[in-house]
Amino acid sequence: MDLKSINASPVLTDPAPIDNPRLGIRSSLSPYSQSGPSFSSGMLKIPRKKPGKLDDVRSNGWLDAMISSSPPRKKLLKDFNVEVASDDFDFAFHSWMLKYPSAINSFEKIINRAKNKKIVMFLDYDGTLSPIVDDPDRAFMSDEMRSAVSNVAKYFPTAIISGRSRDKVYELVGLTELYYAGSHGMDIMSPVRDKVSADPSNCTKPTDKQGKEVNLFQPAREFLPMINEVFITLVENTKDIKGAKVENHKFCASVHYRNVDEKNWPTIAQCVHDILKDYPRLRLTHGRKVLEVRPVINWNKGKAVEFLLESLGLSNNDDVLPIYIGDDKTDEDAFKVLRVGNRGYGILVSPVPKETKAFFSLKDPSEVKQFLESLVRWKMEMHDKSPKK
Ligand SMILES: O=P(O)(O)OC[C@H]1O[C@H](O[C@H]2O[C@H](CO)[C@@H](O)[C@H](O)[C@H]2O)[C@H](O)[C@@H](O)[C@@H]1O
Repeated sequence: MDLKSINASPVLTDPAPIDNPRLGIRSSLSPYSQSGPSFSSGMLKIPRKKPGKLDDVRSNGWLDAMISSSPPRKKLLKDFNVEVASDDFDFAFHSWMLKYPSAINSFEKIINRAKNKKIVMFLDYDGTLSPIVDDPDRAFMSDEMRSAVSNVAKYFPTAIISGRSRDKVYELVGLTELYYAGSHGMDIMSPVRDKVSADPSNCTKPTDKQGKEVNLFQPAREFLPMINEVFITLVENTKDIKGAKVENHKFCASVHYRNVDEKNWPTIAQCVHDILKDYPRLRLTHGRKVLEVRPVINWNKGKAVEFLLESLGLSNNDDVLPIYIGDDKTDEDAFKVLRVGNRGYGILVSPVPKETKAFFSLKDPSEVKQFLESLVRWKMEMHDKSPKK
């Protein structure tokens, strides 16, 4: 089977992305190359490539996007077109906060809207529940955060939607009472429900770790061997770049450059670019100091939110208030879904001004914890006040 050209999924509705220098999205229209990895007698042969012309990644905007992802304070000030003085930063930050007020300071407003509604909580993992650290394998959430999330889940249906693999994020969070979506929403474990408008060929009904039947939705299932193949090639081709780290998230792969010397960023970008040329059905997205390779399908964290709401029987419902908290570009898809028709609230976690479709902001995971604890306190007080039968 030619893994690079299979095209049978009904979910593949995205047109091939057009080169977008601002977003750093590459076109998938490149012709197939003969030089990509191939299977022979069951063995994957990985041609080691010298990176192509570094001009590619400069002209297509990848490098700019890499530099501006998770920027240090000084650079962000420059991007934001303000002077590098800290007073000016404070001014810029305060102006931004007027547009995206703190969810803690706006708590009254949020709970006023939530009165007589069912809150559904969606949480991103990295940078939201755990602080950003150099080593992705050591991004642990604190016990206090775990207990805040666990308490929230006692009162509100709660889901984690992460770029990591579902198994990995479950291992990091370790709470059985939540719903989990991994690989940017391309791997969702949700309750079994008869009426979910998902393509049945992408759904299976296995049992979870507690032996309960669940619905497993994997819209990019056919890409599994391709992502695996690309992961192996990425590992091989970046192995000489000091600090580079590649992760396999099952339906997407991540190439981290946080620990790579900035002078080698063009090389790492070119490496990924060269591999992607061989896979027109994969595309690149940018995260925080990470390049992410994923299938060109019309699926993202926003779609995962819609899917989960439907699976929980809570879509098309005026009595529901979905709240999504996240820190990354990939969370913007979820913020957009909640903004449409004023359906719910997106909360961006960021200590610096950023373009966003969220409604509110929180500075860091410790504020996320504070916010979650306030929701639980509010719900408990409501419960105490409600007439006893
Ligand atoms: O959707 P998320 O749960 O936020 O996952 C997004 C990516 O998170 C991880 O990378 C980020 O966090 C690391 C640990 O703090 C940090 O070292 C890295 O620079 C960040 O990009 C994860 O490793 C990625 O694979 C996820 O896609």
